[in-house]
Amino acid sequence: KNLPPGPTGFPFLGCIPYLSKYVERTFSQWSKTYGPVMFLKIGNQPTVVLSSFEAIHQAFVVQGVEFSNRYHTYFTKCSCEGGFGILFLHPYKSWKVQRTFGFRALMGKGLGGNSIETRILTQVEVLLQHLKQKNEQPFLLEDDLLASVANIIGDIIMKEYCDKEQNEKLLNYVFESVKSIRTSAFVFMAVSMFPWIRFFPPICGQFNEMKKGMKIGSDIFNEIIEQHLKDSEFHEARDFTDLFLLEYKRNTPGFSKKQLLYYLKDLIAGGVETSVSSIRWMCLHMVKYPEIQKKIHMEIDSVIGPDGNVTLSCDLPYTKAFIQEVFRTSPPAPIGVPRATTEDLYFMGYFIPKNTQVMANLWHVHHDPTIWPDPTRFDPERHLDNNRQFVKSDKIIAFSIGPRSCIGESLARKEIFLFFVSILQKFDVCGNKEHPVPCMKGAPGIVYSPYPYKFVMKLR
Ligand code: HEM
Repeated sequence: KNLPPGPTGFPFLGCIPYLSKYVERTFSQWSKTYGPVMFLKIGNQPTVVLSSFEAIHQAFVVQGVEFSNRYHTYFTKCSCEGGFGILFLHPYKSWKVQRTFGFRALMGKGLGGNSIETRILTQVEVLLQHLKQKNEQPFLLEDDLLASVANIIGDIIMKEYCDKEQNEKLLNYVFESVKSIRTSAFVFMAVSMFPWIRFFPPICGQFNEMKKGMKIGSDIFNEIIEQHLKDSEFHEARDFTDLFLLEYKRNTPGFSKKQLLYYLKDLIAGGVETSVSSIRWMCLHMVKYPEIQKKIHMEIDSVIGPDGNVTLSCDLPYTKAFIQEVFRTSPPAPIGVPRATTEDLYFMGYFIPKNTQVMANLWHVHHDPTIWPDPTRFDPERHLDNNRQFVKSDKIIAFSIGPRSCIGESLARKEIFLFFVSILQKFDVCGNKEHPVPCMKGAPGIVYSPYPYKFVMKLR
C-alpha cells in the first residue's frame, strides 16, 4: 500500500527490542537509513515517526486537521474515562471548542483580578524567599520549584494553592502525579501496548497505585468544582473554573462537570513537570558553564540592576538566546505527545492508514546539522544576530507546532523567563562540593528531566 519505509520488527513486539532508553535518539539514528517519514510497529501499534522540520510542518500545520487526533490506548482511555479533558480529546470539532476556550482563559482573557504576569511574580517572590532560607547549603531545587509552578497553575485554573496551609491534599496530588510522570513511563508503555499485562506483577501493583492516584485526584477536583458552583454567583470570574462553569450553566454543548474535571487534571499534568524541568535544565547549565552565567549576570545587572523589577518586557537578548538554546538541546518532550491520523491519507508520497500513531521527533529537528552546525555544542550565541539582538527561531519546536501544539506555551514561556531571570538577578547558581559538575544527560521518561542535583544558591 506504499507505506513509508522503516525497520522490520519482531512479531508481537515490533521494534521494541531495538529501542534504547532514549527513543528519540534511536529514531534519529534510524531516520538516517529510512528518511524523515518512517513506518514501524511499537508492540502492536502501527506508528509513523517524523524526523525533519519539513515533515512535521507538513503534517501538523499544512495537514493539521488530518493529523489532529490523539492516539488512544487502554491506558489513555483509563486516565480520561474514554476521552474527556483536552489532552486526549477528539474529534477535531469538539476539541476545537474546548481548545479555543482554554487558550483564551490561560491568556487571562475574561479573568478578573491580577494579570498572569503578576500572578507568576507573586510565586517567584515566594520561591526567592525559600532559596534565601537555604543559607547557601546544597539542596534539591525541584520540590520548591514544583510547589511554586503548581501554585501558578492552581491560581489561574481554580484559585487554589498547593501548599501545606491552603490545600495539602492538592499539594500531595501534584507531587504524586509528577512522581508518576517521572517513574512510570514503563508501566504506561507496557499497559498501553499489552493491556492484559496489568494483571501480572510487578506491573499490577504499580498500575493499581496509579489508578488510586487518579481517583484521589478526581475527588479533589470534584470538591473544588462543587465549591466553585456554590461561590460563583457572588464573583466575577476569578479563574478558569469559573469561566468554564459559566458555559456549563448556559448549557453550552461539551461543557459538562466531568469535562471540566479532566481538563483541570490535564492542565496540571501537562503544565507542572515540563516547566519545572526546563528551569532545572537552565540552572544546571549555569553550573556547567560559569562563563555563560557571568554574561547573563552582567546583562541583568546592566538592564535591570540588582533591585530593579523583573518584568516580561525586560530587554535581555543574551538571556533569551540562552533560554532558547536550552530548549534546543534539552526539549522537555523530545517526541511530543503522540497524535493519530483521523482518516486514511496520503502524505509526502506515502499512504498512511487511519488511526496510525504519529510521533514527531522534535529532538531530531533540534539536533539536525543542516539547521544547527555542530549541533551538540551548547552555544547561545547562535541565536544572536550581528547586532547581538535575539533571533527567535521557528525551527525550535519544543512546544510542537500547528493547531494542536501546546496550549500552555505562552504561560510556560512567561513562567520560565520570570523565574530564571529573577533567580539569576539575586543568586550565583553553583554546584555542590561533592559533585561540582552535574550530569547533563536527562532521565528518560515521559518528560525529559534532569537527574536530581543539589544546587548551592549564593546570594549576590
Ligand atoms: C516548557 C514547558 C512545556 C513544554 C515544552 C510543553 C510541550 C508540549 C508538547 C510538545 C505538547 C504536544 C503538542 C502536540 O501534540 O503537537 C504539549 C501539549 C499540551 N500541553 Fe504543554 N508544554 C509545556 C508547558 C505546558 C503548560 C504550562 C501547560 C498548562 C498550563 C501545558 C499543557 C498542555 C496540554 C493540555 C497539552 C495538550 C494540548 C492538546 O492536546 O490540545 N503545557 N505540550
